[in-house]
Amino acid sequence: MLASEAEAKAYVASLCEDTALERLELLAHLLKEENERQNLVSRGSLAEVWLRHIADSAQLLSFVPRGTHWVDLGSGAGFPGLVLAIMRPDDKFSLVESRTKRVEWLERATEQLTLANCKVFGQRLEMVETFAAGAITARAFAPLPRLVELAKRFSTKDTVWVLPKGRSAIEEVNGLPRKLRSVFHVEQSRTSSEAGILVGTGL
Ligand SMILES: C[S@@+](CC[C@H](N)C(=O)[O-])C[C@H]1O[C@@H](n2cnc3c(N)ncnc32)[C@H](O)[C@@H]1O
Repeated sequence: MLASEAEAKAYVASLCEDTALERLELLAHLLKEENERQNLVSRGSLAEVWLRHIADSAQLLSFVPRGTHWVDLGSGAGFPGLVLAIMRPDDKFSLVESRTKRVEWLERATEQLTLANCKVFGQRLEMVETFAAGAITARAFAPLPRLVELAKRFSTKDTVWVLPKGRSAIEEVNGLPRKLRSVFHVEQSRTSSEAGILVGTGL
């Protein structure tokens, strides 16, 4: 379990190139600035930005092969989407966010971070034209049944779902209709002993 900012940063560094690490440092800086203007993440979490946000996002990479087109639902502050896009420059990322100020933040951040592999969809997910996603991710977006209902049209039989879910991971799976329950299993989060990541393929 990652227990400090230093450990979290070392873990992230072990997963990416130096140029990506520099970009992640820039992201942390931009996030702190933007958080003065709008409430993107809780103020308290900024003191642990590597653990609570960057490593928490980066750990999802291990479940998804390279060369994937990801969709991040309700990207908000940019987690996990911006972190993953920085660390996987050859993957493609569709970030979906409906709130105007957050959309503006995501657009500015992708420009300042020179992320050519990111497209921001500034609209409700319900309005986004269907495409086949290779991976579907979302952090703090919606309870699992609603998330599945909204996102299943982007899934093929090969789509990997990677959903950081906090403490509620097991209960949320148990709340799904029986035939969907077996799709997901729970992986232990590296950033909190109490948190789980739901991982599943196809729906
Ligand atoms: C609690 S925030 C989480 C943001 C980010 N994923 C994170 O973990 O920091 C949820 C985000 O989902 C967005 N959202 C909620 N419902 C949405 C929808 N139907 N379509 C697009 N975005 C939505 C909200 O505007 C908000 O920014």
